[in-house]
Amino acid sequence: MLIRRKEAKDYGTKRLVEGAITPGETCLIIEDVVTSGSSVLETAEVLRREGLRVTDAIVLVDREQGGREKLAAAGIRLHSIYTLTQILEMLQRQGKVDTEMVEDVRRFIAENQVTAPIPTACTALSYSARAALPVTHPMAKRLLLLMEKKRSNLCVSADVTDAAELLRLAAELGPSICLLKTHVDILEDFTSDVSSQLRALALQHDFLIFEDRKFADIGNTVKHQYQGGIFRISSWADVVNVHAVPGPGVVRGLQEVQLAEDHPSFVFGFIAGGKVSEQPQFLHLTPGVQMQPGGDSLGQQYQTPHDVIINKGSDIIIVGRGILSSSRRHEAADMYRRAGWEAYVARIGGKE
Ligand SMILES: O=C(O)c1cc(=O)[nH]c(=O)n1[C@@H]1O[C@H](COP(=O)(O)O)[C@@H](O)[C@H]1O
Repeated sequence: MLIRRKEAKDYGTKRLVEGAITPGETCLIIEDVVTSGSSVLETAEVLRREGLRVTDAIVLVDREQGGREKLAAAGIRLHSIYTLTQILEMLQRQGKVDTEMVEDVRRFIAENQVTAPIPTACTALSYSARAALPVTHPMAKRLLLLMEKKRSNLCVSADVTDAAELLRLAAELGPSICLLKTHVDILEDFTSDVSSQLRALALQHDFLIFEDRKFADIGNTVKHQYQGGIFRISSWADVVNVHAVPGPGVVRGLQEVQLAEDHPSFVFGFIAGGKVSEQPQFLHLTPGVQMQPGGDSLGQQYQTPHDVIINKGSDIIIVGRGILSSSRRHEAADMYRRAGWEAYVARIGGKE
């Protein structure tokens, strides 16, 4: 159980919330009365800052003045034991209040409604605003800030089989990208020197390295795959991914989102065709991007940067062959960088 203080004490823990907090856990808010919902919202804000999920609040009395709608706009379901209408009806039945009083109270409620705020979709927030959220993972913060600095939401998928070619790509395209995505197991000549050189290039050009390993085994095996073997991925990759449970079921898909949102200390985003979480601290990265929609002969489907960033609400475009097959890779990368960035700027309302 947690208790929220109205003000932090100036001694002791100096915290606004007292009790044992495990980030990622879900916390139910219990209140006596809800009028405008502001008090529950303030509590939710404090709890969310501590990394807790807040989805529901329970109150003894809902005075029905708009608090329920205001909380719903902030992603909180309100459950009340009684509404003011129910209490009025009970009192009237028992003969404790007369019809005139009931009408007076009803009129007061109708005339004193708070209006629910128009919710700010997380797609309307800038990358830097999302980086500033206290619940945003440190790696996501770093990525969001460098995206803003480099004006790039482009991740290049470096699907090449030759180490020298991979390093050339990283050096050439480094200035245009926020992430370099690797499939290190397709390199025919990987050595630990390749990963050291890649790290040096990431530092020089300020991008993160994302090894697209799609871990999909039991924890013990995954641990070895991540740390050991020939690739020693954990020693050089900033970001890795795990496989979502395969299968078409929407419910299972939603469970996957739930699973990720329940582990905010490890998970900061999703590889997906579009946005799957409304929580602004999570990033969405979308592969299968080219300037023209379409596909390849092996089942790949392409969307445009505009589709991905504006229509699907994703944050980062992942482009492979759209850039790699160009004879002028640098120019192609910059074209995708500009397209992705312009779509983002339009999405947030044109203000950078
Ligand atoms: O995890 C991925 O990155 C991924 C997931 C997915 O559903 N589809 C997909 O294409 N990818 C990867 O994104 C890249 C797409 O490359 P291009 O089709 O050449 O742009 C490849 O490295 C794929 O492995």
